Amino acid sequence: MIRVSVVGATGYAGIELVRLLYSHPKVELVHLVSQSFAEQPISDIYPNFKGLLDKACSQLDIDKIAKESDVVFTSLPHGISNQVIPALYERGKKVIDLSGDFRYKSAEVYEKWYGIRHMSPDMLQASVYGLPELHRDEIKTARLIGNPGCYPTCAILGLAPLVKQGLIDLNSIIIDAKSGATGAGREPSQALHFCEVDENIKAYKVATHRHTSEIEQELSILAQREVALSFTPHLLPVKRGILSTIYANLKKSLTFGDVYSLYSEFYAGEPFITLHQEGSLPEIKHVNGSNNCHIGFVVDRRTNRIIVVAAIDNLIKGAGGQAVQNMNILFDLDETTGLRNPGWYL
Ligand SMILES: NC(=O)C1=CN([C@@H]2O[C@H](COP(=O)(O)OP(=O)(O)OC[C@H]3O[C@@H](n4cnc5c(N)ncnc54)[C@H](OP(=O)(O)O)[C@@H]3O)[C@@H](O)[C@H]2O)C=CC1
Ligand SMILES: CC(=O)N[C@@H](CCC(=O)OP(=O)(O)O)C(=O)O
Repeated sequence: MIRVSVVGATGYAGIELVRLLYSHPKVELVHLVSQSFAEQPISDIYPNFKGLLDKACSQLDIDKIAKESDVVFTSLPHGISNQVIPALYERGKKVIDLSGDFRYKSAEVYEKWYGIRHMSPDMLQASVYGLPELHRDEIKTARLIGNPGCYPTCAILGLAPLVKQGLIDLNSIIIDAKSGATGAGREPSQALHFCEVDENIKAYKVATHRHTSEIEQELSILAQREVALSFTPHLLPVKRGILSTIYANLKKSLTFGDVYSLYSEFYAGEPFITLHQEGSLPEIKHVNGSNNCHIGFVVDRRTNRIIVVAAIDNLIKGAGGQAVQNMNILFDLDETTGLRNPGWYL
């Protein structure tokens, strides 16, 4: 069994990760760390665990966690993760971080977009961007994984084949993305109050959202040149799910069949990518509760633009599920272990 600890187990991403790990056949949950709820059973905080996982949360004790775990997941706010992880890493642990702290190649880019100093910039060289569909071989041998952001997972997977093959004008990319409110975490705020979110849709952080830089980093690697794009997130009056509608100008005329063949080849054998046939497009209902990413597209011959629609569950493929997928790769397990779940439609 793999001995697993979760630091930040009580947040929305953390508890969804705990839920997936609880059902994972090769995992023993060792420590669930929380500073606000130390000594309280996790099932008091999230009663859906009652009678199933009544384990008490504990304070962060790096030595004990390092000694008793094979892998540690950190699901802490950005800026906090990079203060906790170096001590775990120095003790030889494998670490999968769900925050933005170890997703970047460059500390300067992180500091510019996050507006805070990176506390362990030297470790960015050691970290691997944990998107298995693009970086599986690097993940296999990594000790520190920066698990991708929710919006970036959806957008990068939606665009990767087109960018890699040089089929779109890289100056023309527009990502119009929409997320459920769990994407913002459990910390209450006025903007996330029921009365502000319900029966409403709003754009936020237009042209300034930090995930822009994460998407640009990965697409630039694929394109082998700098990519700058427009990314507009929206908050939806639903709990979970991300739907991204992505626009780009085609460099040459393509049919739906050309694009479908390209994506089929690029994602051949990928267990969590599903392509939609012509006339069908992804919806958040198709992916919520699963680790799947659904992708569909329309070639608009009138404007010579391609419109890609991609959907994921922000808490699963966008966070905890992808983190478990990365753990499976790190420990040489079948990548789908603990993740073979069609999700819930209703
Ligand atoms: N929600 C989502 O859809 C996604 C989230 N993420 C990322 O995952 C991470 C967790 O997000 P999420 O679960 O949504 O956030 P929450 O606000 O719901 O949870 C944050 C967690 O961090 C702990 N925490 C908060 N402040 C501190 C602190 N100063 N020191 C130590 N622990 C602290 C809290 O634990 P306690 O108070 O119990 O100690 C809590 O368990 C973030 O980096 C987020 O950006 C990534 C992808 C998707
Ligand atoms: C709806 C909502 O507020 N979403 C969050 C997504 C945050 C998130 O998950 O960020 P990381 O993946 O980078 O940690 C936001 O826009 O900030």
